[in-house]
Formats: sequence, structure tokens, C-alpha cells
Amino acid sequence: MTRIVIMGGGPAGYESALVAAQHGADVTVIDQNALGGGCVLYDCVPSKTLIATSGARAGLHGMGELGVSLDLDNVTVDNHVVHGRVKGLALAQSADIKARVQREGVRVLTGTARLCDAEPGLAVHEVEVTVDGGETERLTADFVLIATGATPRVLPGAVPDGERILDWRQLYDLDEMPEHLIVVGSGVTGAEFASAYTEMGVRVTVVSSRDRIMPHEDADAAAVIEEVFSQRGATLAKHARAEKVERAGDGVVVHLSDGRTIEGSHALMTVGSVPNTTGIGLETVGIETDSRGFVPVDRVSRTGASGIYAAGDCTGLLMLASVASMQGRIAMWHALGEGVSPIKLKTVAANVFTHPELATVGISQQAIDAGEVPARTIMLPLATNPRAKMEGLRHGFVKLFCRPATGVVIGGVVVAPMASEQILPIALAVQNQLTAHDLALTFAVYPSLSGSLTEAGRQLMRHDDLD
Ligand SMILES: Cc1cc2nc3c(=O)[nH]c(=O)nc-3n(C[C@H](O)[C@H](O)[C@H](O)COP(=O)(O)OP(=O)(O)OC[C@H]3O[C@@H](n4cnc5c(N)ncnc54)[C@H](O)[C@@H]3O)c2cc1C
Ligand SMILES: NC(=O)c1ccc[n+]([C@@H]2O[C@H](COP(=O)([O-])OP(=O)(O)OC[C@H]3O[C@@H](n4cnc5c(N)ncnc54)[C@H](O)[C@@H]3O)[C@@H](O)[C@H]2O)c1
Repeated sequence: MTRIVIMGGGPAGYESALVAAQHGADVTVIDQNALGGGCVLYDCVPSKTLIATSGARAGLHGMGELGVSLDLDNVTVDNHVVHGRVKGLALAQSADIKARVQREGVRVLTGTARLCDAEPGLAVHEVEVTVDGGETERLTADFVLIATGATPRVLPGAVPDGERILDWRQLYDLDEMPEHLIVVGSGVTGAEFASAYTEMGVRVTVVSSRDRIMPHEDADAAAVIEEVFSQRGATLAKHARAEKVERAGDGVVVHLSDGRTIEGSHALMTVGSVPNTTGIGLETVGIETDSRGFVPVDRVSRTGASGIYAAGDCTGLLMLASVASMQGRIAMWHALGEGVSPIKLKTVAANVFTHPELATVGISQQAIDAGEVPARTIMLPLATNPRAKMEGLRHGFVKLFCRPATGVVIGGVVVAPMASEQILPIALAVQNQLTAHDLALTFAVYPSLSGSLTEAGRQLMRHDDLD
């Protein structure tokens, strides 16, 4: 029986454990915490649960226009209920995952795993597991998957104290809602929390080192989200790099590198993540990390060491739960001799859970504008959609990109409430090389927001050289 040891029980680890067990391998998964990993316990699942609350309150904007009167200032959020729900859901999901993998025959160990081969280049590998009490167990493996994930990056001058200076994992222990939350870092994590707290009625200031939020996302989409931020009263400090954050009285002061200061009640540090790749014995198998500490892998998740695979955030490929899981599954299929296609990042659908949401798939507008990919593009503002008008929705759009000659859909962007649910037709088109013509001829419900997708197809088709 092929022996597989998986270091880390997040989406990369537990999804690969399921695949390996289903293919008859002898599988052990080790996590120093609980199964589900950072994703389920601290990052993705808790933040999306919090965002469910902020979304409920955000949905109340514009009620007056629909004839429903309410006083939004008096619609408050109960911190304790929200945090209880967040933690409860995370623990329940973790328990479900553990039960599921155990049902498939996977052995689950709680402890810290470390590779400990006698020298690099061996055909069989050793992993040492240290449990809480300090005892150790040695496991022998034909294949090892490194799936140790990542943890919040700490700025030396702004070390989280869990009270006023926080990383996102500490938010759910706050007794009170922050009065004025300063979100330091405006990547996807910063944008999601800034949006969530703003919509829950908290005063928010976002510190962005660039001239916009979410510099890696579609610029038009980021502009819409920024507009909503400012309409809701959030403030964006641009070209603002935080140098240090200090406690001051009942609050904090964020010192920017240009000398400016911002005062608030709490600072939330969202300045990225670092891979959990130190102290895990990579040197014993001859793996060197890249300059940022990530484990280099190829498109079937192989590291440079024979028999050792890596998947998820520790590889830095695309830090998404969906990608982590797929990398892990691919690693197992490959190790166990199943037919496998290398991962295709261009077909990954992703979503930023702001209000409104921002979903993307395929080639980006940035790549098209830079001339890297020839494409025809269309952008339809939500305001032109009949359903959006009926619902009173104004902020958002649909973008569709296709190849100039063939009309094959190569990407798209949706900014709308629940954009995460609307990106799938574009993702399907990208994955299966459907054309604008195919979309145009598809029936959408009338009236529906997805009607904008088929309309975008029709508008692109009008220019289709082949029609
Ligand atoms: C705030 C936030 C929100 C996010 N929201 C989304 C989202 O909405 N959608 C999405 O797709 N992605 C989201 N992500 C990204 C997603 O959480 C990660 O991509 C995903 O967790 C990666 O999974 P992983 O298995 O690689 O690592 P993790 O989930 O981090 O799991 C790694 C596990 O390995 C364990 N471990 C580490 N070292 C060892 C060791 N030596 N021995 C034993 N165990 C070890 C850790 O304790 C951890 O449990 C979000 C990230 C953040 C920060
Ligand atoms: N919905 C989702 O799928 C979701 C949600 C959250 C995170 N993620 C994933 O996690 C990954 C990491 O995202 P992230 O936003 O946590 O990190 P990030 O590295 O993308 O963004 C961090 C931001 O902080 C800024 N920054 C760094 N130091 C700073 C300083 N001193 N002052 C001011 N700004 C500073 C950086 O310029 C950067 O823009 C992404 O790849 C994302 O895909 C996904």
C-alpha cells in the first residue's frame, strides 16, 4: 500500500487526503491545530461568516427607495452574537471535515510535523510528529505533501497585541465593535474587512500604500468599491505606507512613512501573509524556498525533491482555498499514477467579498490593455440592467472579454451583489472555450442580473468577424 503523509490539514491537506484515501493509499494527515486549517478556523470561513452579517445590514441601504422605511442608524450589530456564530461555524466545519476524512480511513494526528530524512535524495521519506506533550512519532512515507499554509505577516513596528493592534484572526475576540477601525493594507483582505465593518456601521479608515485599493484587481471594479466606501463614509488614505502603529490612550496612532499620522480606536493589520515553511525540515530533503519563503512547485505540485509534493498557500501560486484544494488533489493523482492535467490558473474564478462583490475569471483587463493578449471587450453597467433597476442597484457592471477573430470567451469581471454566484457562466465559457455567440444564444431569465451576461455576448457578437 502506498504510504502518504500530509503535513497540514487545510484545504490543500484535507482535500488531498480524501483523494488519496479514495485511491486506496494509506494516508496520515497531521495538523498542529484542527482540521480545516487556517482557512476554516481563522481566515476564509470566519471572514465570510462575518460578512454575512455585514451583508444583511448593507442590504438595508436603499430600502427607502423601495418604500420600506427604517432608521439605519438604529440597526445595530450584536458583536457577541456575530463572534459566537463565527467561532461556532468554524469549529463545526472543522469537526465535519475531520469526521469525513476519518470515514474515508485517513489517520488524523494532532501535532507539529517536520521532514527529517537522513540526507536529501532518498526514495522513502521520514516525517517526525511532535505532539503537545513533547513526545514524538516517526512516520515513513513513499510520498509527502507539504501543505502547511501561511500566517499573517507582522510589521516589526506594529506587532499585534490582540487588544488594539490586531491581525484579522484576533477580531473575533473583541468585546466591543471598534469605534474607528484603521485598516492597514488595502489588498483583498483589507478591502473585505473595510467593507464589512463599514457596512456594520463602524467608522473605517483604510491605509493604502498605492493610489487605489486592491492594486492587483480590475481597476474599474476597485473604483466602484472605492465609490461605495466613500458613500458609506469610509475614508481612504492613499500613497500611505504605515511605518509603525502605537497604542495611545484608549486607541492607536498609525504613523505613515511620510510623517502623517492617523488616530483611531483599533488598527487592523492586513499587510499580507507569510508561508509556514521555516522549521519544517525542508533542508533535510534538499528543498530551497524562493526569496519570499514559498516552496517552488511545478503545475502538478512536484517540488524539486523526488516524492515530495507541495500545495496551497505555502507554494504562493494563487492564495485561494479553491486553488490549494486543486493543487493537493493533482499532487495525489500524480503520485498515485492517475491521469492528471496540470493546473490552469487562467481558469480560476475568484471573488472579493466586499459590498458589492467583485468576481473575476480568466484574462484580466490589465493584460489586455498592456497588449499582452489581443481581445475585444464589453462593459455593461448594472444601471442598464432591468432587474438591477427594479432592485434599486446602481453600483456594478459586467465585463466580458473574447478573442478578436473567434469570439472565444477568455475572461470577465462581475461587480454586483453576489457576483460570486454570477461568475460561473463566464468561468464555464472560459474553461470550455465557449464563444460570445454561445452566450448570446443562451436564454437568461427575464428580468435577471445574469441577463447582462447574455447581452454582453450579443454586443460582442455584433463585431464578430466570423458572423
Ligand atoms: C482573511 C482571509 C480570507 C480569505 N478568504 C478566502 C475566500 O473567500 N476564498 C478563497 O478561496 N480563499 C480565501 N482565502 C485564502 C485561503 O484561506 C487560503 O488560500 C487557504 O487557507 C490555503 O489553504 P492551505 O491548505 O494551503 O493552508 P491553511 O488553510 O493555512 O492550512 C494549513 C494548515 O497547516 C498547519 N500547519 C502548518 N505548519 C504545520 C506543521 N509543521 N505541522 C502540522 N501542521 C502544520 C496549520 O496549522 C494549518 O492548519 C482567505 C485568506 C484570508 C487571509
Ligand atoms: N475572497 C478571497 O478569495 C480572499 C480574501 C482574502 C485574501 N485572499 C487571498 O489572500 C492573498 C493575500 O491577500 P492579502 O490582501 O491578505 O495580502 P496582499 O499581500 O495581497 O495585500 C497586502 C497589501 O498590504 C500592503 N502593505 C504592505 N505593507 C504595508 C504598509 N506598511 N502600509 C500600508 N500598506 C502595506 C501591500 O502593498 C498590499 O497591497 C491574496 O492572494 C488573496 O487572493 C483571498
